[in-house]
Amino acid sequence: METDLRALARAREWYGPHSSTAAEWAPDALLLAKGTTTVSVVLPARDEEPTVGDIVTVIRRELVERTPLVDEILVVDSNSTDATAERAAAAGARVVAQNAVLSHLPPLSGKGEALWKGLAASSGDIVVFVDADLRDFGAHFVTGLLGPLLTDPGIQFVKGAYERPFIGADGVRLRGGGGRVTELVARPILNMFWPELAGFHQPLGGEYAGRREVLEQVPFVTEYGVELGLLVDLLELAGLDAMAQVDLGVRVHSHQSTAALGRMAGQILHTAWTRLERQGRVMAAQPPARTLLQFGLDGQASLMNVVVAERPPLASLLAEEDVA
Ligand SMILES: O=c1ccn([C@@H]2O[C@H](COP(=O)(O)OP(=O)(O)O[C@H]3O[C@H](CO)[C@@H](O)[C@H](O)[C@H]3O)[C@@H](O)[C@H]2O)c(=O)[nH]1
Ligand SMILES: O=C(O)[C@H](O)COP(=O)(O)O
Repeated sequence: METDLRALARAREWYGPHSSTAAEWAPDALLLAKGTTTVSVVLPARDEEPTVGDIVTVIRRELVERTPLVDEILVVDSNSTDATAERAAAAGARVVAQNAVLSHLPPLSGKGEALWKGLAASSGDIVVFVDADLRDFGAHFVTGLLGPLLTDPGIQFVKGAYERPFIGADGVRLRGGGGRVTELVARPILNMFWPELAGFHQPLGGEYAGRREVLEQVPFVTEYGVELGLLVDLLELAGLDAMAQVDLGVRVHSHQSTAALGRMAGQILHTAWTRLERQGRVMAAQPPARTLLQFGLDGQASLMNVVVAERPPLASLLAEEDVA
């Protein structure tokens, strides 16, 4: 009990000094701070033809041409069946196919795999991840995340925070109604087991940045477990004081169906479970079920796989390949 209270107090103590807003990080000031540090922006994209081009265009125009803060824009085409790759390339990104990166490894699926492949295929000292389905994207998403990393050598990882509206099919905007898995699963489980992380408003948000040397030292969970896995593993590796949060304003994205979010929640629970086991905090007589039984509107039942896999820290793989 006392430990929980102490951890929560740590989260509160951390919050003020480690939180800022995107408006505090002016591009020109960041350019001075950047020096020789190189920056890659990596966008994982599966069937994001309507939005990926606009996001790449804004980053290229504002942060490559106007204020050269970004050295590389990389889109990881995550087995898209639409024109995602063409739109991204036309807007000026380098595009790699997820399965073509480290192609000697058996391919895995999902967002976490796209991010890990993006880390492997990019070269910046700082890597900024941005989802490719954002609407109303602005360059402040990237500059906000770069701010603490370019100005404070003690910061290793920066996570975006934002207000997340829910926009229904009728276009009605419900303020604060988005981030359903965040509010119903991720934040409760983080508060329960890793209360030091309670100060992160959007633990599942897809916009965050880190130093390559640290990102290469942690595993990447595949599918939608990747964000929760990174937060917990980076807390263990680097500590809360090496982590920061930046308010990026409002984030609007494409909403998935409730059933899809149920599967996402299953993947996030699996990720939390593996971390609890690894940290010696639970011991199971048998592993958790890998499936989720879901029912359609017609009552039809489908057994869905919600298990996640994991890629090892990239640094360990590169070291092995050097030896071989
Ligand atoms: O197999 C996949 C699935 C998704 N994506 C991309 O990943 C991003 C986010 O995926 P999305 O399906 O839009 O996720 P959300 O429903 O928005 O889920 C939220 O919660 C997830 C779980 O933490 C995070 O991974 C997301 O970034 C966050 O936006 C988008 O650019 C997708 O195109 C891939 O590249 N490959
Ligand atoms: O991050 C989340 O909680 C999920 O992506 C769901 O987001 P949504 O409720 O805004 O669709």
